[in-house]
Amino acid sequence: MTSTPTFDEIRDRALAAAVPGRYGAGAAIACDRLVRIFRADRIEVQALQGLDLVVDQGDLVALVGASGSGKSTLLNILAGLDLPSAGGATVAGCDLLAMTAKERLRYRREVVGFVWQQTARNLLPFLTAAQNVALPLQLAHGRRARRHLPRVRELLDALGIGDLADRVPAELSGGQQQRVAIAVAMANQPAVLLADEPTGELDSETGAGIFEAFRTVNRELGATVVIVTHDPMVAGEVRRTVAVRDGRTSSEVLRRTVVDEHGAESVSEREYVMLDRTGRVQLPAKFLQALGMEHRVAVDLAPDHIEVRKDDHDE
Ligand SMILES: Nc1ncnc2c1ncn2[C@@H]1O[C@H](COP(=O)(O)OP(=O)(O)OP(=O)(O)O)[C@@H](O)[C@H]1O
Repeated sequence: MTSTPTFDEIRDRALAAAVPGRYGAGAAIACDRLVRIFRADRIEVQALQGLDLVVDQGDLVALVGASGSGKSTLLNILAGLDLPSAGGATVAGCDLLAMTAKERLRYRREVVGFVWQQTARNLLPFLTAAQNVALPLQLAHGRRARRHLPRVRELLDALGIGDLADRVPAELSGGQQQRVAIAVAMANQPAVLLADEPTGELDSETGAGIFEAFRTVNRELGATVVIVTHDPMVAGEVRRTVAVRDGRTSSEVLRRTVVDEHGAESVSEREYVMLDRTGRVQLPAKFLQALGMEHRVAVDLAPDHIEVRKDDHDE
């Protein structure tokens, strides 16, 4: 005989049924219809126009898109440096819209790390590499920072610059400075590392080394990494590349390594378009142009796919 459920059990079941897996629950980053409007000289710019993005923990993602598409605006919001005009954003369980000023400061110091494009912006010029990496530890732990200082050496070693610990930035190359910047950003073991064009000022060979450093941080230190980049080489090497277009995520390329029957490895690539929660998709412009589709298309449901055809109403 089944026992009659108590009031509390009924309430718990109803609550569980009402929230069928909150959007992005458990993800490292969840952006829910993010909007950011800038107003300058009575002109409004909608930098983000309802952007959705979910990044899983431990992912390494490249964000690409034309100039002005909203990539830096998104990164600044995720870094806790800016607030959206509407929508929601959660990073490592922190609701970016609900934080007090004090929580926001702690968030920027401990939950996210940030690497800027301009190497000079990442480091204090009068401190050595080791002192630069120690600084965020001192800001976060105050007088108790001493016990965390071994991490400085560990990080510099992990990033292959242990022997440069006592040099000031002016004595380091651009690539070496960016490695120190990554160590600074990782000092407080952030859950998420954000980087805005981190290889933009470097030649391609040095850029490749920096990208490898991000992979190390992702693989060995367990950080979720999001890199905004124009660098096609970087975008080509990550598992997931998300394209931002007109303030929204528009398409993604997912890559995976496949091994054939002879044991030979190759990378397979597949392009996806985003499907929002109202069922809207943004088809790739090159597909629409190739078939001369505009304004309206015919859609039909097939057993296992949806067909999208040129408007045939007048034929
Ligand atoms: N503080 C601001 N005030 C007014 N408009 C802004 C501000 N910041 C960004 N914008 C505008 O918002 C839009 C998106 O800018 P954003 O810098 O996010 O683009 P982006 O994709 O990072 O471009 P880029 O690749 O050139 O860095 C642009 O039209 C930009 O001019």
